[in-house]
Amino acid sequence: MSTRIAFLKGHGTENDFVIIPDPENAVELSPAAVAALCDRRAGIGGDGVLHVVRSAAHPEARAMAAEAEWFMDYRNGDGSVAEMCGNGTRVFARYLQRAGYTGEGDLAIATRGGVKSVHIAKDGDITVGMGRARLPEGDVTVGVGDRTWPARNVNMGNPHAVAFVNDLAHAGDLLSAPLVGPPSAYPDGVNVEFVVDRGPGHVALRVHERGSGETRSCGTGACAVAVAAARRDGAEPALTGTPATYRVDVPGGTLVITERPDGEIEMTGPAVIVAEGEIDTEWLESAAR
Ligand SMILES: N[C@@H](CCC[C@H](N)C(=O)O)C(=O)O
Repeated sequence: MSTRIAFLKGHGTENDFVIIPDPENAVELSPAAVAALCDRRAGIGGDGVLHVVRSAAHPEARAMAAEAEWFMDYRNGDGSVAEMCGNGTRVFARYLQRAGYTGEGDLAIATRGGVKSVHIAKDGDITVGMGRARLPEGDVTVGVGDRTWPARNVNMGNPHAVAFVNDLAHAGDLLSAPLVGPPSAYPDGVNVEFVVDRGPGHVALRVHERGSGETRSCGTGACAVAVAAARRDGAEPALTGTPATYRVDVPGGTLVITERPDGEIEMTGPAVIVAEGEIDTEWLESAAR
């Protein structure tokens, strides 16, 4: 029998998501169902899915329920699970605001990367406390065609390889994943950022995301880039005692990233809900077969 599942569509700097409100965790989202929803021709289309579940109702989030009522069960467009999604966190917060679960001001959201503090400002922008970066030891490289660049291994809950390049066009068409080495540095795959300078404290990136391909923006990627840029520029906040702020232009807009001397990173940017509707479960079941 055909029933309906509610959905919304939203984006943060054009990193776009299918949002499935499911407070009691009643909707089974198999990897194939997620991939079908994210399909841009045969489905709704998106870089990923934001499954909105009460923390108390999800086995992966129950332990965070006292701190954060809502769990962002994030999936990449190919159906794989990721630890964290920065743009997704802002869009998730925007959905909670629109649904009346929260207002302007502060809230906490549980993610696989831990509880994130979020601030919804009056002017519309949303700031997420992204936590601290980890910088695993060891050299890594990123390659496209016959070019190879040294890169920075930055972990923002999820893995990133950040390569500074002379020209974003050198990343090529990004229809397939760049070569990242050594493979032992990223046993679970990696998101790859290509970065150019635009001016003091101002960079631009292109990104190839694990599980989604090239996207128009990546929030964790922008944070990883700001962390790598601060170290390259001799502006590491823990050493200078001064916060480092970078404006990070992405193909879909701009994010502002600040790292404080205690290592805590904040990301600020827009989040927009563009549509809402219903999914035919009969279609979803057959598309996911
Ligand atoms: N677009 C996201 C990151 C989503 C997860 C990533 N593809 C991964 O697999 O780690 C962001 O805004 O951070």
